[in-house]
Amino acid sequence: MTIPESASRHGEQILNVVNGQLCGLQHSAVVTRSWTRCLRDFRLDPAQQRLPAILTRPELNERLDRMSELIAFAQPQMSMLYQRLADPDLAVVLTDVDGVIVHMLSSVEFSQDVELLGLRTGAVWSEREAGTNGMGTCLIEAEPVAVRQSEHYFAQYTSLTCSAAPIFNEHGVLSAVLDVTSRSPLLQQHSLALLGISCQMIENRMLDERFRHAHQLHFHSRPELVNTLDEGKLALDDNARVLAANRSALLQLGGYALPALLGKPIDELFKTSLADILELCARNGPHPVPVDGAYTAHRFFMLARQPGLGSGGAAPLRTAGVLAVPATPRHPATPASAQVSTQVPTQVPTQVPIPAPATRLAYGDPQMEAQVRLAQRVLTRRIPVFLHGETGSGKEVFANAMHQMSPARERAFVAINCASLPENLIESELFGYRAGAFTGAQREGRRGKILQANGGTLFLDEIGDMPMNLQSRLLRVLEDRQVSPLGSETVIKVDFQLLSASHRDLAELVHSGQFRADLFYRLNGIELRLPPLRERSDKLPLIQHILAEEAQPLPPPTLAPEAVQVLLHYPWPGNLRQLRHALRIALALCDGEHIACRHLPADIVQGAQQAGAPHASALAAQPDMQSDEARTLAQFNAIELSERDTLLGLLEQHRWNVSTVARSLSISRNTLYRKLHRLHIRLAQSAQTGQS
Ligand SMILES: Nc1ncnc2c1ncn2[C@@H]1O[C@H](COP(=O)(O)OP(=O)(O)OP(=O)(O)O)[C@@H](O)[C@H]1O
Repeated sequence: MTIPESASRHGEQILNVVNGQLCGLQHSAVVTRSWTRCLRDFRLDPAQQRLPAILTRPELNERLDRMSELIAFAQPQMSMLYQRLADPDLAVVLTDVDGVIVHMLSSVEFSQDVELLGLRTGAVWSEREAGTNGMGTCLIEAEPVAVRQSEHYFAQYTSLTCSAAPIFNEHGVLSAVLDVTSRSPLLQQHSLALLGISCQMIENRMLDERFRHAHQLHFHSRPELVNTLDEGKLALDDNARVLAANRSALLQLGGYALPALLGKPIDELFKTSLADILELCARNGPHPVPVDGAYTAHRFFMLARQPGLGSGGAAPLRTAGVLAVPATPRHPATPASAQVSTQVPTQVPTQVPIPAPATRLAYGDPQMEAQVRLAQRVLTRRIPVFLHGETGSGKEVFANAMHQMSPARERAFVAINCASLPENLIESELFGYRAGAFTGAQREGRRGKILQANGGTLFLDEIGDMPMNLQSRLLRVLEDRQVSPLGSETVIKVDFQLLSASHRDLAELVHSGQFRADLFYRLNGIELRLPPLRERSDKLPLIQHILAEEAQPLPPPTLAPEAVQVLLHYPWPGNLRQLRHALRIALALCDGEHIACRHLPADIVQGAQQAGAPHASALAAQPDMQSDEARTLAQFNAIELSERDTLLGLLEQHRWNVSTVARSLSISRNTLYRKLHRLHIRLAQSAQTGQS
């Protein structure tokens, strides 16, 4: 059957179901309703071949800006969902309220495959545009929806199965849809359940952040479920009236609709005042306190969170009793490279200039530049940032540059290595202690690191290695934004930009029960992924920059072309740290003017050779080339160097026979000679290696 034929058969079936000539029982009521809407309200012809409209870049950018805060909250959840579903043939998609795809995670192969169907960032998947489909239909139904293959309104989408769930803001307004689109018809139940959890987590995060300057009550009828995904959350104003509530709060309080709950005084919901709850909680420390419901027979267990401090946060503005959420600043969608697929195109606009403190972080590598721009934008909102990267990839250097870029640059940058804190000193290191708090304590007491970071930046390095018992303590500090030094009754409010880093995959650690999920969400407002050195396209300028730094106060020596080849080919498992050490050794061994292969550590030369660097070992023992030629080669860009490598490889393969190499490349000998000249390949090199 040809495609138009199958489209018309598919269309006919839909018409028959909508017009009542065919029983629609094998389809859900949601699907039949949607088909009816598409046909009668939107007047879409089901036999038509059509693709969704795609927004122009400026139109899309405008939406990305509007959605930036929600995207930043959704991105870690989308990555986690993608990892959990563990299927390369699916995409996790976020749309705005008009069905425009604003963020998408998938494998490169799948995204290329479905791009032909219009599943890509900027495409409009509303029902009006794309007929019955998970995202568009979920937007109208405002509840989780699954649309299996032939349930799609248009025939060209019938290879897909979509599961979609709505995300509501704290006022109960539908704000976005999270969707999983796959080729497998079997997936939807599983993905619908996971989608529901992800949406709930995103909503909870939004509520936490937007109302971190309000009182918050966390409660559940089972004490062990307080501080979990199932807890109810209420945000309250200073008059103890409800500003916002999460889904679980509505359910637990007896099925309230959100508008009915907003503005209600707390003592109409519980048989206790806010002041009493706060006092009880203060006395009970980290343990939830029992509070009776006013109408329901339930007893709840509750923790109260005091309003946070600080000017940079997402505090709601209250105007004449009406709650207004501050306008979100322009900051972009998170790059898809963050966790799952480095190939998904980043949505970070490239025109934003890199700020001065960050210029030494990126020298033209697009992945790194995207992370720097993203960091710059989220900093103004004080969103907690988690830096993920291999050891030595520059996480601490990056964190430091972020501090320099931040509004708190004049205040302290306090780094704590969570892996190396001795267990018995952890608490005093972090929280400090009062004079004479314990035997051996300094007489004048000590300010803990967290207090030192007050007003500035707290950088928790190697957070993935923090022991479990300390994770709970830290969580409490991050939630309450207050510390109490050991041996002291005083509680001190703290406010800081929170940065954390690890070479470990925190989401994985959460899965395996080694890291607290609630702490993970506190830390991971947004995740930035620092690429390993071997993946960076700006290796050469980085090498030159580090060499210049290390050679100070002298001018840097030149690099022999073969040394450049070694440095570019070696896979650098120790990343920038290892590169710096290698250059430091080379500087110590060379004559001060010129670095050749023999000046580099032998394991690096060997490693480069194994990784395919031409001539590395042969030339390690050779006399150096002229330094002016070396200088020229060191100025080649990565493409030229790679072209040079390829030509050298071919020349070797064909025993330096120019005619054969030209033939193998389908170019004339003259063109080849020109290339060799341009790339500084001397045919005399053949003699050095004994070839003719
Ligand atoms: N952008 C950069 N420019 C020059 N050198 C850098 C840069 N980033 C990192 N380095 C070098 O690499 C070393 C390691 O950097 P850093 O300590 O930031 O890495 P890390 O990822 O935090 O490592 P680890 O995971 O082992 O703690 C630094 O001491 C510095 O010498």
